[in-house]
Amino acid sequence: MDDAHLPDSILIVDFGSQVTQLIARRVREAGVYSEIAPFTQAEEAFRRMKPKGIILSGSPAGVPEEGSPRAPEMLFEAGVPILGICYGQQVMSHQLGGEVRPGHETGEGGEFGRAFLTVTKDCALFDGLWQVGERHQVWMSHGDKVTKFAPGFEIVAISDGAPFAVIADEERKFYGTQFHPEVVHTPDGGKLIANFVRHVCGLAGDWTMAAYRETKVREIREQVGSGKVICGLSGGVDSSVAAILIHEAIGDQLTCVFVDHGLLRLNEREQVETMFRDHYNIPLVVVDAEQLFMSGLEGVTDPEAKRKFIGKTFIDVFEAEAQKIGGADFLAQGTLYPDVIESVSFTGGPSVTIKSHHNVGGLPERMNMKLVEPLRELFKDEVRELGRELGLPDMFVGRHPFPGPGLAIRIPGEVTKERCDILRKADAIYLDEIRKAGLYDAIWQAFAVLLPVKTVGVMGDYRTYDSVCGLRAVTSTDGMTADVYPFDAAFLTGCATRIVNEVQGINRVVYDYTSKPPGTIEWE
Ligand SMILES: Nc1ncnc2c1ncn2[C@@H]1O[C@H](COP(=O)(O)OP(=O)(O)OP(=O)(O)O)[C@@H](O)[C@H]1O
Ligand SMILES: O=c1[nH]c(=O)c2[nH+]cn([C@@H]3O[C@H](COP(=O)(O)O)[C@@H](O)[C@H]3O)c2[nH]1
Ligand SMILES: NC(=O)CC[C@H](N)C(=O)O
Ligand SMILES: [Mg+2]
Repeated sequence: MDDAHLPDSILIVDFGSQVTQLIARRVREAGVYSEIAPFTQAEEAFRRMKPKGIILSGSPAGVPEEGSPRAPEMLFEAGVPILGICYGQQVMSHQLGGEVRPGHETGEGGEFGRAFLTVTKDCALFDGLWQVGERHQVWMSHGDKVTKFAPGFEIVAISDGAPFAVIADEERKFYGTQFHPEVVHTPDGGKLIANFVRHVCGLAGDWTMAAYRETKVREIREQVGSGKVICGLSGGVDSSVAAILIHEAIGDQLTCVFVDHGLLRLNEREQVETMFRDHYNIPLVVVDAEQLFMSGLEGVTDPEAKRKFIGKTFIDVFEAEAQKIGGADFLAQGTLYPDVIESVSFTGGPSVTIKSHHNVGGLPERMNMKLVEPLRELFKDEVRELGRELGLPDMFVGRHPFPGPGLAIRIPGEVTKERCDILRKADAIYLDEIRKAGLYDAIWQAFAVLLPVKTVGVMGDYRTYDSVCGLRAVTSTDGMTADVYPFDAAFLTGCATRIVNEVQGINRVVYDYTSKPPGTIEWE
């Protein structure tokens, strides 16, 4: 982005916390634009953005560990307010002359989860929110702690496990919290962050999704230039929003490609085609790649192996389509932040890969096209808001998510066409029942899985020996955590009866009562 367009902003320095993006999200909710830069690129980002404030994230690393990350020194001398969160507080204290010690040395251990702090002094962060003497719930996740604060700081709140729960240097406008204000389990956390970016940093709070749209359109134009872009379009919310946004930016330099890999839901291909062609005037290529995907999945049972094969084959198909339109320089995808955080490990850090989302961790190592991913920092509900901002019809915006690898990760064990056909029927009945009951919009995602388990049943005096079908439905806001949807028993019984009666190959139905965590939403 060139300087003339830069909005007033906050720079978030990432030390590899799993929840860094939540900081960005809370800042956006306060109506302020922010960018996240890994600590290794923070200085460069600072010079480019000229931010009005800095937030230092948490980290899986520990300040006392050798080689653990540090903030660029220049940030502390730049004359802008700083908020250090957890590791951010610790590293700031350490770099400015305080002391941080590992929990095992202080003999006090850490604090994980819910904690309570007591406000001991007024502080700009607490303006209009917390008074001296009050106790407030916060969320902690630390083993190490600050044992001596740096010159200029004072303690403004304490907790049992962290005598330096909040520290402040009002003169320099440097603040540190041992707890995480960015997570929802700190009920006032969003307001504390809003206080920092608006009162302390003095930003107006007039940043909106409309502004986000403008920024992204400009960024896409700058990235793509006069190049051609292929966009993987699934008909899902993310890729539809990405396609509309990119089309707004570069018009007919964009071609959308919908891949039918044989792992789609019942009638999905026809529905997506009609839905898209009826509403948009963007070139859409539909590729029939069922044979390619299904033959490659033969004999593959390991979930990660399925995901990697599918990720790579998607790219093969996109590259082949790019050839047909005379070459494309860019591949656009509707990748969201949760896809990214679950798929990749923080470079050099110990954050772990949960599963390789086909569009991130499942991508082949070498790709000919460069990626355009305008939604990479957003959460699902924010993408929906952006979709509404772009005028996307409700039938796109409100669709349940459907994973790129499709039914392949809902059929544990080997995936065959026959098993896909069975699952497609069961899934369609389940969703039909959900729609008829008026529950579709109350549920975040619902689907059926086909288990590699056969059980005995009796139907019309015959013995049956068929597969088990699992039903899943969850509520969530961003897919990062999820609760089980509490259907009543009559509803589930109705679904089970219909599925067993109408789908040959299934003679038993079970409901999945696992939240995320400890489960994930998909079964593989
Ligand atoms: N069948 C498909 N054809 C082409 N591209 C696809 C297909 N399935 C997935 N993709 C690509 O992979 C990306 C990630 O898929 P994902 O399912 O997370 O997003 P989505 O399908 O756009 O939205 P939703 O999460 O609501 O289903 C998509 O944004 C799209 O670019
Ligand atoms: O496009 C996608 N490619 C994938 O490889 C993938 N894996 C999971 N999902 C979707 O992500 C959300 C969280 O799913 P999990 O709890 O199973 O990780 C849920 O909405 C899942 O459907 C995927 N989407
Ligand atoms: N969440 C964090 O930032 C933790 C910081 C550091 N690893 C600690 O245990 O204290
Ligand atoms: Mg999808």
